[in-house]
Order: sequence, then structure tokens, then C-alpha cells
Amino acid sequence: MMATLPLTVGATTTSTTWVSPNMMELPALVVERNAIGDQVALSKWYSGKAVEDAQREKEVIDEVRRQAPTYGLNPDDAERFFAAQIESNKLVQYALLSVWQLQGRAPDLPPPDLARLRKQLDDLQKRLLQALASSKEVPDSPYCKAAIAQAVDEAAHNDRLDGLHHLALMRSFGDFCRATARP
Ligand SMILES: O=C(O)C(=O)C[C@]1(C(=O)O)C=C[C@@H](O)C=C1
Repeated sequence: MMATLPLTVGATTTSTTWVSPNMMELPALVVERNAIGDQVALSKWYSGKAVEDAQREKEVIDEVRRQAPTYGLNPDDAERFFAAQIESNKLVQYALLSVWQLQGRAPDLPPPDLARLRKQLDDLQKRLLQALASSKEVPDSPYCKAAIAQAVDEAAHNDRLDGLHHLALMRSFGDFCRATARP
């Protein structure tokens, strides 16, 4: 049997608080984005459409890069952040679709309209860019990884996320911090 590392989610072992209240906006918006992923998955359950849509991903990233300077963001940084958001959205979708397959049914809800959901994602994108700009110094901070881990934990707790959405939130911030050794 392969050894696995213990994942004790919710158990904060550091006594220092790195998260400032204004830093919580970004994870809260990411939670919203991933929640739209649930709806997107349901639309794809009904339509049979593939989770991954390379053309749409390109459109999202192109638009993010175009808008980034308006928010004082470097287009490469904005792209990196949104590429992670797309990956985490796909993680949510693949997992839900797989569970629904096993159960032989999805939640008993009418098929959501993918075009309407994409419009919601586009609207959220502006708020995410704004929040990303407000947290611009965080990735370069030597405390970034500790702060992000705490912010993710707090957001998961505040929004009562289940295991999947908590994991997706962790994925969303996977490469948020720039490489720095532990202080
Ligand atoms: O728009 C979709 O079809 C989605 O599934 C959403 C999304 C995204 O996160 O923006 C995720 C996966 C697709 O490859 C394209 C875009």
C-alpha cells in the first residue's frame, strides 16, 4: 500500500496570523467562481459536452490579459492566476460528473444555461481582477504561503465548503505565491 501524507484540514497548527481581513476578498470570490463550476457541470451533464473547452479557455485568458493593465496588473500574472482558476473549475466539474455517473443521477434541477453561466463568470472576472490587484503585494511576501494557507482555511470554514470545494480552493491558490524559501 502506498503511504499518504495526512491532510488534517481545518486544524491550524501555526499560532501566527498572517491574514488581514482585506485579503479575504480574493478567496471568497474564488469560492463563488468554483460554485458556478457546479452549475456548469450540471449543464454538461445534460448536454454531454466535454468539461474542457480549449476555445473558451483561450477567450477567457485573452480577455484577462487584455483587461489586466486596466487594474494595474501584469498580464502574465493575471493569466497565471486565471489559468489556476480554470484548472480548479475543471477539477470541480470532473469530480461532480464522476459522482453523478456513479449515482446514476445528478441533482434534480433543470438544465442550467451554459451561456448564462459564462456571462456570470465574465462578470465575476472583473471583481476577481480588482481583488487580485488589491492583493498585489502578497505573492512576493515571504509569508505568502502561510497567509494563503490560512486564508483558504478561513474561507473554507466561512463558506462551509465540502471536501471537494475545499480542495478546489487549495488548487486555485496553488501557484499564487512566488517562490521564496521559508523565512
Ligand atoms: O465555460 C466552460 O465551459 C467552463 O467549463 C468554465 C471554464 C472556466 O473555468 O472558465 C472551465 C473549463 C473549460 O475548459 C472552459 C472554461
